[in-house]
Amino acid sequence: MGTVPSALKHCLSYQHLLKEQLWIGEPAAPPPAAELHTSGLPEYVKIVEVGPRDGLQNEKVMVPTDIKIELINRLSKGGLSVIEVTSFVSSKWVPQMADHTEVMRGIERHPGVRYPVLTPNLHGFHAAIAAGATEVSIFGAASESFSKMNINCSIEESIEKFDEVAKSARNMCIPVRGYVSCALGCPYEGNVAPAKVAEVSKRLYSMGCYEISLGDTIGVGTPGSMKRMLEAVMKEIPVSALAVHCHDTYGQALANILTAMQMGVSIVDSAVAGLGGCPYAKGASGNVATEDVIYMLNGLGINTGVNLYKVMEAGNFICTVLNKQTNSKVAQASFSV
Ligand SMILES: CC(C)(COP(=O)([O-])OP(=O)([O-])OC[C@H]1O[C@@H](n2cnc3c(N)ncnc32)[C@H](O)[C@@H]1OP(=O)([O-])[O-])[C@@H](O)C(=O)NCCC(=O)NCCSC(=O)C[C@@](C)(O)CC(=O)[O-]
Repeated sequence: MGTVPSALKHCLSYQHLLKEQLWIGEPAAPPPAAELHTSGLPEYVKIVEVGPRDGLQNEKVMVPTDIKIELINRLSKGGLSVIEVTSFVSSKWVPQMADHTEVMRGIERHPGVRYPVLTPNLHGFHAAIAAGATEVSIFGAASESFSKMNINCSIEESIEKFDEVAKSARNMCIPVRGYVSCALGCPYEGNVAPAKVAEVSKRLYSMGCYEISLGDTIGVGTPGSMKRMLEAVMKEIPVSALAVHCHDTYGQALANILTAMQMGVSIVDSAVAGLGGCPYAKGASGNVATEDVIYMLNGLGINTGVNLYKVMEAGNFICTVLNKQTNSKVAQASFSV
């Protein structure tokens, strides 16, 4: 027998590893419905994969377009129902997303998978639609300073721009998702009042956003601040329309997500391999890793429809290309065996 190339060896050991490590295998059988009810946990959680956009936007080295497309195609095969693909923002502000049109046009569209993109204004919205987007997200903030740093306008001005996007989208039957950044803290202003998060969320929801994603942009939240913030927002918006978007800077993301789920939230944003960070939020580290969220949900017997193996393989693919270590604890533990 000839020598096995190291890449193949790695591949073989990876397959072996996946077979051996039963605890990262099939999801646990769901607990009896009554048990989930008393715990307050949802039976199904929708994962919104933001890796190709939020994950890659902050990478210093330009990621080739074909690699982005390959990553998205691999994620599509993993059972994710929503994959945020790119953003139609200024390439002067976020050079990594300059190939938005090529990425949007190049990906395979899998039935049952939605591929939203970020659009901060009408300019971005029209470009996104021309590139074939069928769902968009507008992204506001609960902090004035962050809004100015991120999208170069005040919260009030941003609401006007988002309203224009929402109206055009409605006319074209394009669903719009809304983000509220700095929901648990701002890199420039520090603490953010839950009432302010609730106010901005309500305005986005009132203009027609079908879902509001509450962003812990710099990952400073704790289960305590998550609970207080959600209590305020849930007075204005049904919990079924709320998502949480946690960065893991202080290692609190999974605990924060569990807290949110115990309060009835059933939509979680995450990024493969824990990639990510906002270029306009100093100190923001990666998003919570999709692999780690799935692992936790599998262990709780909560259905996601996502195949952990396939997401891990996609994470391994992008980390190899980027020549960086995964931020997923689950992938780290599995690969180090
Ligand atoms: C919002 C803008 C565009 C305003 O940028 P601006 O400079 O204020 O825009 P403007 O309206 O004054 O126009 C200036 C120039 O930009 C162009 N322009 C205007 N709009 C667009 C557009 N959509 N796409 C491409 N070009 C655009 C426009 O055509 C013009 O071109 P020029 O005449 O000089 O050649 C800019 O500030 C920007 O691109 N910011 C980047 C924001 C961003 O992508 N941030 C990261 C994502 S947010 C995030 O990560 C947080 C989140 C969502 O994940 C949740 C969380 O973690 O909390």
